[in-house]
Amino acid sequence: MPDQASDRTVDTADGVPGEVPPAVRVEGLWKRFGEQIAVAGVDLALPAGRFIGLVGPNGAGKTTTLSMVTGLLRPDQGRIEVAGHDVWRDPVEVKARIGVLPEGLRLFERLSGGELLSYTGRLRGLPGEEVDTRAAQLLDVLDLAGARHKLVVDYSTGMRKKIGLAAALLHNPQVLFLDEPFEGVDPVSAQTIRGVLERYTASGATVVFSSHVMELVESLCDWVAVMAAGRIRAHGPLAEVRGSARSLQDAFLELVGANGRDTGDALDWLGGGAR
Ligand SMILES: Nc1ncnc2c1ncn2[C@@H]1O[C@H](COP(=O)(O)OP(=O)(O)OP(=O)(O)O)[C@@H](O)[C@H]1O
Repeated sequence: MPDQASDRTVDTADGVPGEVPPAVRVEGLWKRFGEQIAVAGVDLALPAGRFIGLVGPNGAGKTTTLSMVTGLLRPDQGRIEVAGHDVWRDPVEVKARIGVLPEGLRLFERLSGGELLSYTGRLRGLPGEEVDTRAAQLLDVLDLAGARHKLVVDYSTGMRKKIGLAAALLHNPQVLFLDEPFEGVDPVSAQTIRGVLERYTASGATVVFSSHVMELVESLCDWVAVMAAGRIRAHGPLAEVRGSARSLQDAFLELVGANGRDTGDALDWLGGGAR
């Protein structure tokens, strides 16, 4: 059972020999789609036990990177380790230790929420009784208990995110990867998800999540990586990446070179007064 190690004390991304390895180590990662270079030589070490935000503008390469890191997309080049295991040479070891909530998650639509969790837990090799206990608790905490018999196809966008999150957490993974977990989620549910994730990282587990919402990243994460045009522009503890900027949003705009960008004279036809 890949339950979490009790003492993860590493405080730096690189760690100390003999101690817990970084949650994720990426070296020389590349991915092209035809002429399009989506990921252009990413090197990254994400420390264990942190709440980590991967941020970047549209098309920066976040989803492509997370897909390669979680073993869903084969890199053209590069090496990826999760919790000390090579993602592409040792996929079974890695998959037992990770939970993934991908973008555009496909779920088994004709199962109810409860059935989906039972099925996922058994696929993960958990004993039936344990699955039932954990599933009931997760459904309860995520405010889905009333919808446990409803088919997933009839779930709302936010409910789908929450059941996807429950399925990703059921086996108590060491590292949880979430692609835009708060998109389409109402503020109450967002607060609930946040509480679950904070509790999870407080116990030593690692969350890596991608988002465009800087306020959210700033309030949740203690470590961030900023990506633009397929490369990592900055990474490190939140305060370090923010530097002297007023907010992470300002630092981000500076880093991705978007500060001061406006529409100029373009769109001068737009608006009620210009007829
Ligand atoms: N399957 C694919 N085929 C062709 N191009 C792709 C494919 N997947 C991604 N790309 C391209 O790779 C680049 C990076 O895309 P990616 O989805 O990783 O960015 P992102 O940072 O997740 O963006 P967003 O924040 O908009 O979701 C984009 O230019 C995108 O068009």
